[in-house]
Amino acid sequence: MIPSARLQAAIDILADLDARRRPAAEALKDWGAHHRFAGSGDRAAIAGLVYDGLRRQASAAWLLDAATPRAVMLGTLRLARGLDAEAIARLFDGTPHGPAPLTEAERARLATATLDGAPAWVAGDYPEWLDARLEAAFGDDRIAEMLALAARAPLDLRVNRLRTGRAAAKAALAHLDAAETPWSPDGLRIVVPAEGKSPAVQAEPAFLKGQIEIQDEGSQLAALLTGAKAGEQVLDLCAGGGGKTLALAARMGNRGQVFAFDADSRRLAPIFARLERASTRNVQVRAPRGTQDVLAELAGHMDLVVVDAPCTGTGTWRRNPDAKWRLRPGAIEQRVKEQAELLDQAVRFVKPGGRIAYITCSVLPEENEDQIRRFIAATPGWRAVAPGELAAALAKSAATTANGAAETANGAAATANGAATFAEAVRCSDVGLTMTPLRTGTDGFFLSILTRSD
Ligand SMILES: C[S@@+](CC[C@H](N)C(=O)[O-])C[C@H]1O[C@@H](n2cnc3c(N)ncnc32)[C@H](O)[C@@H]1O
Repeated sequence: MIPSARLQAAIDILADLDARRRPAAEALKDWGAHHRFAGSGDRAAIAGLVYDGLRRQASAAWLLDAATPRAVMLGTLRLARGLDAEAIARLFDGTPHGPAPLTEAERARLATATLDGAPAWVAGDYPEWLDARLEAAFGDDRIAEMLALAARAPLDLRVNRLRTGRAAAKAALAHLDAAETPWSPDGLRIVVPAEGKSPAVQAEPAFLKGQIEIQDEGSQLAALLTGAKAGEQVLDLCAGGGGKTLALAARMGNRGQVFAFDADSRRLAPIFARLERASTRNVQVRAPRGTQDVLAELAGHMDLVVVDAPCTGTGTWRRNPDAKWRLRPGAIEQRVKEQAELLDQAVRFVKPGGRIAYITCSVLPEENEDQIRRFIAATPGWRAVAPGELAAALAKSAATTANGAAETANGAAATANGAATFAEAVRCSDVGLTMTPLRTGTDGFFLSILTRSD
């Protein structure tokens, strides 16, 4: 397909999303099924345009002073792709199957309009109704934070130390330009170009041999910062497909025990193949069985309970930009209720002196700090570990692999905000720490470690 035909396809898909309010992946799949002539390169390029359009939906519409899919695509080419009015006019040239030529008004706005004077939610590209919450979380930094969350995410991998080391995995992926991530001692990063296809990592020999997993660096760090150690008894109460479970088991060097549970057995299903591929031997999967309490005998015996809670996923908007426009206030309320119930449930499994690691991939205070403060106020004997201590501990724990071999902690790497250490980069409150694309170059994650003193 010629570039202008790809643009028209992206505009059509944005119109479909507007009309049917469905996930972008579903609309793209449907489009592909009805346009079989489009090759894989075309589909990847069209998907890239659609996702960039969703990332910059509000600011692109502001720039063109119109909220139509065509206006959003025009604004996106300016804002996300850095094209000037002349370059855009060459794409919108009226060729068959492409969009109609630019109007004079469109050309003028593309040449002169700016985001000066735009409200924060427009400049930062997020729903207007979330502004008060994001202001509470980030204050005046919210535009920069949200713009970083509107950028394209890299592809992060976690090297599985049960199967190989980071240097060897990096060498195996040299043809993909894999580089070390700044903070996680197990992380590799591949930058995905705007127009390019994501590399087929799942077809790589290193993946098939269980040497690497796809996992954002923030998720790797959340698992690492739980402090799970070889020999411990760990319950992963919301294991889902096992992203954190696998990282915990590898970190523990296959020693001790991880019990992986999820209320939804369909979400848990992929974990079996992943555990096998990773050569994990210290994980017991506890799938739900009707009304039976499959975790009963774990009560009071766990060193660590990980609550990787169901959340709004606002921290993953780089990867799911359509989700931000589909989020509704009722969904926040529902997630907050579920999280509170899970935290309360987690308590029964923790042994004296044990801990709970509460994790979300959200940046909203209600799901993070507010949730922890409610828990502490309502649950005598529990307190939050000072987040600064956790962040500072990262360099130390990162320097030692599960099998005791020393590796340089890459704490001196520069990040998006220029911080030299993780403790400087991450945002710490009284009860937890928050990673964000702006601060740590990761997806948005919140972590709080709760300990019981009785
Ligand atoms: C953020 S996801 C977990 C992701 C997973 N830990 C990973 O790293 O891949 C949250 C999970 O919580 C599960 N969940 C929701 N309510 C639950 C409950 N009451 N008990 C256990 N799991 C629950 C959901 O099914 C979902 O899989």
